[in-house]
Amino acid sequence: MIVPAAGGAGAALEAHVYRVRLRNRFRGLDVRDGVLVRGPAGWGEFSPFWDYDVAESRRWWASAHEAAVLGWPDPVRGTVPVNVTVPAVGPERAHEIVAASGCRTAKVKVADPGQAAADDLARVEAVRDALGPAGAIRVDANAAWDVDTAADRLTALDRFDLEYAEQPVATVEELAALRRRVDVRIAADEVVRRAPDPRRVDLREAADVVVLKVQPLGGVRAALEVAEAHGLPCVVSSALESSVGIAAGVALAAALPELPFACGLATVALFTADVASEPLLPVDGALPVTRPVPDRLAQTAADAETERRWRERLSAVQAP
Ligand SMILES: O=C(O)CCC(=O)c1ccccc1C(=O)O
Ligand SMILES: [Mg+2]
Repeated sequence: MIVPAAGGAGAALEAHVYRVRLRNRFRGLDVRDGVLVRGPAGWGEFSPFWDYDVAESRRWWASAHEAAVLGWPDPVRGTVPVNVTVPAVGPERAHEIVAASGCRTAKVKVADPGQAAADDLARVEAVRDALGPAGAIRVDANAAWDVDTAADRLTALDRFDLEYAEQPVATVEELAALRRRVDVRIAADEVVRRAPDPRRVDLREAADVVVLKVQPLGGVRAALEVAEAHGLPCVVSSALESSVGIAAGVALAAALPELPFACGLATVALFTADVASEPLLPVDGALPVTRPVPDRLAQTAADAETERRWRERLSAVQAP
């Protein structure tokens, strides 16, 4: 398939739709799909989740367009330390995922639908056991708790020593109220990336760390502006992309002036297959600053109906 470069302007871009199964359910997903576009600067990924509407998906397209047409700012480091991502699985599986990863930092999903407090505790306990006392553990509740529940659950989970809690509650006001009540550092994710202007969210009382995701923020340059606007320590995290999309996250992490925490960019490990025969997977807890070539497009190609739906989405986001 061929798509116009930008609202009909410029050269056309070659586009391929991929679809891969996940090893464990993540964010309610069992499969991940998206479009890879090739332009003069290389490959870009456009893969807004299906619950994102056209307006919200435009920043995701800006990110793909930047990767394919403009390219990225120069890196200031050659490798990016990453965390292993642990879905809402049982403790045995959590232990296995962390032990196999080679990472010294783990991010554990908590508060997933159907998970009780005891399930989250058992999962985090297993992760602490797999990492040992020197490892770092962060949890991500994806805005699922109210302030009282978050205060209780985080205090209990902090028995296993938390590095921070990512988006434990939904709003800026709730984050600030919670932050006054617990010792655990607070990281802002959804409240930033789903804001109309992510630079203008007032995080001063609400967060200690900002999570940056390239596609939802509209590209590497846009994400660097978000980092600068907040002046807080940043963690780059994926939106569960193929190696092509992860490379954009790596470019952002490599370009940030400071990178005090491991990044959530090891998520190709959650896929059963990737678009590249040399996927962006961590070696000894870090990713190299490289752009994988998607040489497995045929093996990961989506079915005709999925391709049709992506073609529709692409033309919708490109319409003026
Ligand atoms: O940060 C990580 O370790 C992995 C990425 C991740 O958790 C994620 C991936 C897709 C959509 C949302 C999120 C999230 O951080 O909430
Ligand atoms: Mg998050």
